[in-house]
Amino acid sequence: MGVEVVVEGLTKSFGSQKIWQDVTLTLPPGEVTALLGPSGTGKSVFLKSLIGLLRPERGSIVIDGTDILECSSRELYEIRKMFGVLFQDGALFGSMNLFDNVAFPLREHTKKTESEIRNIVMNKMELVGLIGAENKLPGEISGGMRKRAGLARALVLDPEIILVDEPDSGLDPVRTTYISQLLIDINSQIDATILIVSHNINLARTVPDNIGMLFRKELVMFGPREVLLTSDEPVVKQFLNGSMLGPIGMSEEKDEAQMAQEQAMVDAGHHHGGVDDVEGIIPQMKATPGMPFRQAVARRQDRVRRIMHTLPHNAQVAIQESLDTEDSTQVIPAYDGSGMETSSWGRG
Ligand SMILES: Nc1ncnc2c1ncn2[C@@H]1O[C@H](COP(=O)(O)OP(=O)(O)OP(=O)(O)O)[C@@H](O)[C@H]1O
Repeated sequence: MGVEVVVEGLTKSFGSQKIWQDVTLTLPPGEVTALLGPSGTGKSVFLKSLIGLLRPERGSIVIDGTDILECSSRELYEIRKMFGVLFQDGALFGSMNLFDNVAFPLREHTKKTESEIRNIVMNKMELVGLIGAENKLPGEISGGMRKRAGLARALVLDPEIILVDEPDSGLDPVRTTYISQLLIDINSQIDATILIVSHNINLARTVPDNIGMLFRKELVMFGPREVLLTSDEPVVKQFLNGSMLGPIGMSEEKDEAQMAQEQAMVDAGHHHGGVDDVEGIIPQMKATPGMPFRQAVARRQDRVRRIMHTLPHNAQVAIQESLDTEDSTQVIPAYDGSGMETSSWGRG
């Protein structure tokens, strides 16, 4: 099972520019969490802080019992080996074919033989549906394939924590759904702790077990998905509906006058641009048929039962409904596999 990540009182600035302050959250082991927030709220900075690439000035990040802000560089090096990171563009080396890109961490960080490396690489390529594309260069494949190659590379060292920076960037909505499905399937296969940074509403509503949201330099909310998906907090509601109506503006937060003006325009019939009929809980994605049981589901059920009394009323109702309808076995939707760039997904 993936490891727990406990963040407490974390504050990060660049010079006089405060990015966020006093961020406290726990990524439950083996569960999938999404960190949302408008552009520029510091989601990528948070992700880079977790892996020790950036150093917050206050707070702690305890990973598997070690505070990475206090530990030695040797310990940090060891902790980093637990991570697999998928950067926005896959961060592949343009001059290497996909095989060599995926093999790179194994050649750098292990003493494995080339035949062991080949086995591992081909296994991960199969996992992400890239068998047959090993000899292609990153420039010769689609953005979706680059993401999947980046994911394969993130998986080769058997990570216990996977960080994913905007898996949807540059992808159409259908490919975004496929990469979302892949993340859920990977969670069911390796039970790693996964943190996804995104501002994609569909992904936020359907993929994670837990959701957090950054805004106004703070973590405005964090908890089981039902907490944010049923929230009446204006910024959370606005974000999850992609509406112009609310505190989030084009470049920075709005003042009262602008909010009142926009409300008046909407009252007069102007469309606010959001998907206003999407309210409440949409069922969470399940692992693809044939995948192992996603252990995070049962663990999360136990966990939310324990903390239920601390959650807002609407979230309690939504959780109770889902507990009533779900048993611990996964109900798997019909799946015809049509119309996708996945003839080679090869899930065996
Ligand atoms: N190394 C750095 N030095 C100085 N400022 C930085 C650095 N990295 C990020 N920033 C600043 O931190 C702020 C947050 O950036 P970040 O990329 O984390 O936002 P984000 O929420 O991930 O945005 P987006 O959704 O658009 O990717 C921005 O104002 C950015 O300019």
